[in-house]
Amino acid sequence: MRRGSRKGGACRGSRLPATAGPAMGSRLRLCGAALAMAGGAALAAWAWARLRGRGAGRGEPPAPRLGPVPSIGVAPQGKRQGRQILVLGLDGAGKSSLLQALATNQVKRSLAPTEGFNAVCIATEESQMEFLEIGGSESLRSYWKMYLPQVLLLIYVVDSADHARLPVAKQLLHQLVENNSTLPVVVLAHKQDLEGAYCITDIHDALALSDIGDKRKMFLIGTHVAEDGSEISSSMKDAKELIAELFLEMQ
Ligand SMILES: Nc1nc2c(ncn2[C@@H]2O[C@H](COP(=O)(O)OP(=O)(O)OP(=O)(O)O)[C@@H](O)[C@H]2O)c(=O)[nH]1
Ligand SMILES: [Mg+2]
Repeated sequence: MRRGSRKGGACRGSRLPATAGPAMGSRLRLCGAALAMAGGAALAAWAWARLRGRGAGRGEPPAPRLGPVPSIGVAPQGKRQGRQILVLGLDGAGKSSLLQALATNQVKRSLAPTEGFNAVCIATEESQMEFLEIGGSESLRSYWKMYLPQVLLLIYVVDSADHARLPVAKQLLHQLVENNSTLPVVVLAHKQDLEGAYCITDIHDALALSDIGDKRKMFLIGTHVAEDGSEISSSMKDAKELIAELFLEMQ
């Protein structure tokens, strides 16, 4: 892809500015340059319950036997016709907070874990992107793989300061994509504001991203949502624009 300055970013201790690190691997792009986002974003969020006609709100427990997400992106006869962007990552990684910030361009951190699904639609001038977050708690991870065949793009969020669980995050990511060699993946090395957060070069190594396959498009971006009420950072804008471009390419 065309974008993304590849500034020679050294990995300096605990904090990573929203600039890119060195290129790593032929298909991996590290993005960080500030980019203007065209068009306004409109938020329309539905919780899983709403998709099932039970009203809005998040935090509904999953149905005991969970079927495919209805009404959007269900592919008949196994064909990939979905238009969704799947957002996965361990519990607490920051998926809901990220989605909220991407949708509103304002920081508002999530307070409650997603106990099922969280569907968010973000409209730009060029497209309407449908994001589907599945909660990251252990009980929900078995559902993650079910949705892969019907998505255009996987966004995988990691808490860059949660060093202890990076091996689990890595294992789950590798399991997710092992049978899908072309699905584009955007890894968000989130919570870059925290002391002790690994920089993107460390995240790249910790997740062994170079082993994920060289056929797919893969990107790694450092992100954070800092102060409630503030405008989103340039790295978040980069992430949003990159996702929008990938989404358009995958149509
Ligand atoms: N310091 C810091 N905290 C963050 C950031 N993003 C989210 N958080 C906090 O991290 C916690 C978890 O955030 P969520 O967005 O709920 O995480 P999640 O990945 O959706 O978690 P599940 O829904 O349980 O899978 C919340 O307390 C957020 O306020 C960030 O960029 N920096
Ligand atoms: Mg969540």
